[in-house]
Amino acid sequence: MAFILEVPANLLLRQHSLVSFSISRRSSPHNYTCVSRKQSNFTHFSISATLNSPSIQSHMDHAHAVALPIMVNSCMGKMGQAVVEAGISAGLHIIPASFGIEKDAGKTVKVGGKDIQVHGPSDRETVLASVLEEYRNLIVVDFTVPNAVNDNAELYCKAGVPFVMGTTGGDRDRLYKTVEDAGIYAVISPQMGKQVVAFLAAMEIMAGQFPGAFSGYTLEVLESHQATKLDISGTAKAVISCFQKLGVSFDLDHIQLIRDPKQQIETLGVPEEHINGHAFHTYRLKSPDGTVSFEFQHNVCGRSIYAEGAIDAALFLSKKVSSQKQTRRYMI
Ligand SMILES: NC(=O)C1=CN([C@@H]2O[C@H](COP(=O)(O)OP(=O)(O)OC[C@H]3O[C@@H](n4cnc5c(N)ncnc54)[C@H](O)[C@@H]3O)[C@@H](O)[C@H]2O)C=CC1
Ligand SMILES: O=C(O)C1=N[C@H](C(=O)O)C[C@H](O)C1
Repeated sequence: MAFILEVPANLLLRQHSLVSFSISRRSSPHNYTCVSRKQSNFTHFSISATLNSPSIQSHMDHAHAVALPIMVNSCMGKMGQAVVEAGISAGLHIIPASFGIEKDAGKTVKVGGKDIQVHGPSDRETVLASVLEEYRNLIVVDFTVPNAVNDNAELYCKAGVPFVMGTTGGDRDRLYKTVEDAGIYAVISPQMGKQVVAFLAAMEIMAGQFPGAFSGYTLEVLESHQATKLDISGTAKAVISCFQKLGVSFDLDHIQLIRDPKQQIETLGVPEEHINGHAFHTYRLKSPDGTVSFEFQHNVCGRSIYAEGAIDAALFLSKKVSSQKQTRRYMI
């Protein structure tokens, strides 16, 4: 059976008794709770933001984190490096091996003071097998590129290793089916920043409770990212799907993609130091007669919000795997 933690997704607040995991920024009051919902023929877990004060759970999380081995693919990328650094800060054991492109194969890179060897696509299977041989409780965190999503997920499933898939794009339906068929624990989300996930969860609640509430409204969507981003924002697509459930008609081709640094600085106010790593999203709704308007915005500079979320997702997965051994099941 598949255990896919798909965020954003509907909330089933009644099931709050299920496992929760704390975020690593200890000063924050937010915790995330795993809930389940039945969709098509398999279950997705969704994340909801709850307000909990730091508790004994935090200490348990920390203790649990100490020896957890994490393989980060790809440690050559911006997200991969941020995840390695967040993992080291959280006390996790970062495996000194990572997937990369063929051109980088054989290189050793230093990330967060740790030497990590890069392995090209042709070595992926043997490398993963030998890492797994050594670290039975391995969790993989994947932030690569959209066209690697499906092949990588298939490999993780074949090897039987739980994974966090932060990489956007690829064939998402194929991805879910791969995980479902393999019965692997996985967290799959285009958005690992938990505060943004909470916003998405709120959007899903609104869409679920008030379908059609914005019928006839027009929607304008603008997203700005670093020029190297290869695809349309997966987060924007998820938010748009909520607006569609709320009755708004919108074609993804109409998303305004901003990738020009000059425009980002001058028009959007992206700080210059974050030109190479930011995610600004604006959604504007207008009523048919133009008398009512709404605007939603989430602007992120840097990578730490996603990296910390990805590490918490890895800890969460690890707990799921452990609880399965105690026949603790969340599947219907
Ligand atoms: N879920 C989330 O919260 C977030 C998701 N992302 C997504 O993560 C992905 C990576 O983003 P960045 O790190 O900013 O991109 P990046 O371009 O900095 O890094 C991607 C890395 O993947 C490597 N790569 C390319 N093909 C590969 C392959 N076949 N196997 C292994 N490695 C390969 C590249 O050499 C590069 O180092 C994107 O899809 C992005 O949209 C980014 C930020 C947050
Ligand atoms: O590539 C990025 O940078 C980001 N990608 C994710 C997406 O496509 O939604 C999340 C965030 O927008 C940053």
